[in-house]
Amino acid sequence: MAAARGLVLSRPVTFVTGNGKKLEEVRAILGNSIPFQSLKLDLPELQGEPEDISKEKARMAALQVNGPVLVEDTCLCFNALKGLPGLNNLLMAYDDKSAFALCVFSFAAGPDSEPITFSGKTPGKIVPPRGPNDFGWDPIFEPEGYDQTYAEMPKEEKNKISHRSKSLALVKSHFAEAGYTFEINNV
Ligand SMILES: O=c1nc[nH]c2c1ncn2[C@H]1C[C@H](O)[C@@H](COP(=O)(O)OP(=O)(O)OP(=O)(O)O)O1
Ligand SMILES: [Mg+2]
Repeated sequence: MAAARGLVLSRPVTFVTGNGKKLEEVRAILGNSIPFQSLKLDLPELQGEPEDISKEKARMAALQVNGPVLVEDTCLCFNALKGLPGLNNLLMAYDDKSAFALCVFSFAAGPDSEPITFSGKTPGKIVPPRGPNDFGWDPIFEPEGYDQTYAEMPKEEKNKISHRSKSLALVKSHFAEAGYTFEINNV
């Protein structure tokens, strides 16, 4: 057994998602900072508060993977609906088009560990769609302080200011502080 600097994980982290676009962004944002594998699983769409949904996804993923997992749940939340995630058409009836993009990552060290959540939020407003239509609601979300929608921005620009990058910055600090090490079974 190696002398552990921090908590020992059974193996490297698996990022579980059914969404290839999320995976692309997570790869670009994390770079080499946290080594991870990915697994494409369609986790059930749950109802409730984003933090609770994210934790529940982590529990289900950790059970399936039987090891350490990262998952995330993302929503576009409308201030006119008191922060509720909602349908764009519903917003037509309100003057207040302000919104925020919320990304909640959860990390579970294994199937028996309570997941920890990390939330990142980017404020903005809902606009008529502009830009490529290849990732969810990116064309209708214009972040505060920008005149482009997420969809119109170069990827690197979105990844600098996005809800996802803010949440991942917290994940990174957590990993740096926890100093996770990995069990090596084959030595
Ligand atoms: O940065 C984003 N920009 C635009 N749209 C986005 C973004 N991030 C998630 N989305 C969309 C995908 C899905 O329609 C919903 C989130 O649902 P959410 O359950 O978190 O994602 P998902 O089901 O696609 O993948 P997963 O397997 O990780 O649950 O918002
Ligand atoms: Mg989902």
